[in-house]
Amino acid sequence: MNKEGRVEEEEEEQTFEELGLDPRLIRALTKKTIDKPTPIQRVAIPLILEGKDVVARAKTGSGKTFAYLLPLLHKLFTQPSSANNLAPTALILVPTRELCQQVCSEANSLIELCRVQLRLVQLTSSMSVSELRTTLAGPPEVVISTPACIQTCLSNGVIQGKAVQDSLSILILDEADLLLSYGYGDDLKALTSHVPRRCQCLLMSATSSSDVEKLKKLILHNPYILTLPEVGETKDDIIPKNVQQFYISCSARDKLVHILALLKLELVQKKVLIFTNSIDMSFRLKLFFEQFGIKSAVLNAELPQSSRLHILEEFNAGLFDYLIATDESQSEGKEQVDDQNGSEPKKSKKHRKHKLDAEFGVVRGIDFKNVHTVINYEMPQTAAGYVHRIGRTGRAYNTGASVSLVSDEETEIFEEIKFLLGENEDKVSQFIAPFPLLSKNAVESLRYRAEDVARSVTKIAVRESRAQDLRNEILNSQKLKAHFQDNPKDLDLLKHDKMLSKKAPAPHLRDVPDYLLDPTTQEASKIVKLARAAMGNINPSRGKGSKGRFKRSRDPLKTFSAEAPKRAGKGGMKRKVKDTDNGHKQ
Ligand SMILES: Nc1ncnc2c1ncn2[C@@H]1O[C@H](COP(=O)(O)OP(=O)(O)OP(=O)(O)O)[C@@H](O)[C@H]1O
Repeated sequence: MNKEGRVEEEEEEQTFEELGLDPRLIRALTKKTIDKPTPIQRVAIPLILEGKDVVARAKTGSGKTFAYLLPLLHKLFTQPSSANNLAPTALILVPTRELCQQVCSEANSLIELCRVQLRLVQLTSSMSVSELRTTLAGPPEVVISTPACIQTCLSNGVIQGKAVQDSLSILILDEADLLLSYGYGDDLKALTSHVPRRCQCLLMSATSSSDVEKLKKLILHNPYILTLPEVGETKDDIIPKNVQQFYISCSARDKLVHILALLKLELVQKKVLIFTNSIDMSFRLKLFFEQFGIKSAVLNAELPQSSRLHILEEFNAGLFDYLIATDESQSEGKEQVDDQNGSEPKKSKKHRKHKLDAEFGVVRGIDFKNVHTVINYEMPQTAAGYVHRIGRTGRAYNTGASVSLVSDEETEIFEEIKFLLGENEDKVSQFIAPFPLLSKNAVESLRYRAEDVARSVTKIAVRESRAQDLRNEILNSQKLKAHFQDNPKDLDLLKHDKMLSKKAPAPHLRDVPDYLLDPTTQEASKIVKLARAAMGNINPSRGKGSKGRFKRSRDPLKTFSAEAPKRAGKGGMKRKVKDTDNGHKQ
């Protein structure tokens, strides 16, 4: 292979055995029902095993974490670290604490399944110097952390630069395109002066940006550059192909009734991840949903870290179906962190935030499990932000859908997104279509109730609930921390989707009476339920061809139109939709 090559996505039936991985790892993967490598894993694993420096650029959800974790663990299993080491053998740097936790639990679960003695720890900025010292005693073979926290360790003498020079064999920068924009540039520069030349360096990223180039120059020596076709050199294939994208045009005011219709009439598959651009909007949505008996949880940078991790764990474990996440990278009119044009972000996130946790991030890298639908309640401010949001579904070999609610004020960014995704000369997007299952009648049937409830969700109610939630979570976070240290698997202790509103939902709002629903919507909802049942019958994570996929021909989003089933014709819904179509069936 050339030093710079595009990874082809043809289905090569290559196995993990053929990649030369330790049999214990392969058995562990089998137990996790992972049976064949993804394209980036196929190419990256052998190169990393050979000791090459690698830059891997592959779309979001393509399995980059295992692409570096598997060869790393293989090396540590087969070439144990020297007993004289005073610092870790491997260092994995990530931009957020959420990612730190995620990578740590992925790696530890593999190590557990392999029954190998290997210590892998995470260090976060919330730890005191003495906690950092205790965690690093030994030292552990692998440390996962943020660059800022490693810098704290170096500047406080918790890790000696000389020890790093003597011990470090592998340095991995995950979500590399984000590290600089999170304000870690100086921390990384300080670290690189201690990284020995013999150290193997890996750089994983979902996009190619000027930041990745800078890091490449800073850290890598003559690396192999692996690029998956989706990474954005051609506009046509930027988005994961297994995510079906839809939009609904409506006024900003009408977004509440539209999202209510989507959820209450069950026109989208659960689990659902809803993105907003502000914390207040998340609480407004939560309070609104509560009055209709829809339970949801909110996730944002204001919450204590242990609560955030717990919310993610609960959501991933399927304890609730609706999670409203505030995409902080979109607030304050901020430049999107992974600016594809190469311009510098105006202000690093780290210096911009005060009360919010600078190391929080849910849009990038977080592997929300089994999310079937991503809803953009508010549109992101950049097209790249859109790509990362919808990348929270359709991960690895799974399928997913996204529905974006687009108001007039968001037309400009929507046009940008469509342009990024690719449209033909007639401005017809081949990638994003009007949502076919929601009819105007269905929306109107809920309008009176929705508007009535929306009026009761006042600014004061939102502010009070937000403060109350924060107080609860701070109280809980101490309990959580202590409890989960002892019982990491005990997820059900504290529920995050509990009611915040003082007013219990009125019984008549909980259920939508049949007389309010037109037959077309009832039919649409029935089909979505059937599809879900079909997906449930197939074990979503077991065996070939059964990973939560259902045939296109049976996919209601492909074959059903709330407006005119006949017009959908034999081939089902047409993906090519005129730009003038407002995505809302009259
Ligand atoms: N070979 C595989 N077969 C099936 N599933 C896999 C495979 N490799 C990884 N996965 C699963 O795919 C999901 C996405 O993987 P991962 O989080 O590594 O993606 P990513 O490329 O790092 O995405 P992002 O850029 O968003 O961080 C995870 O749930 C992971 O367990």
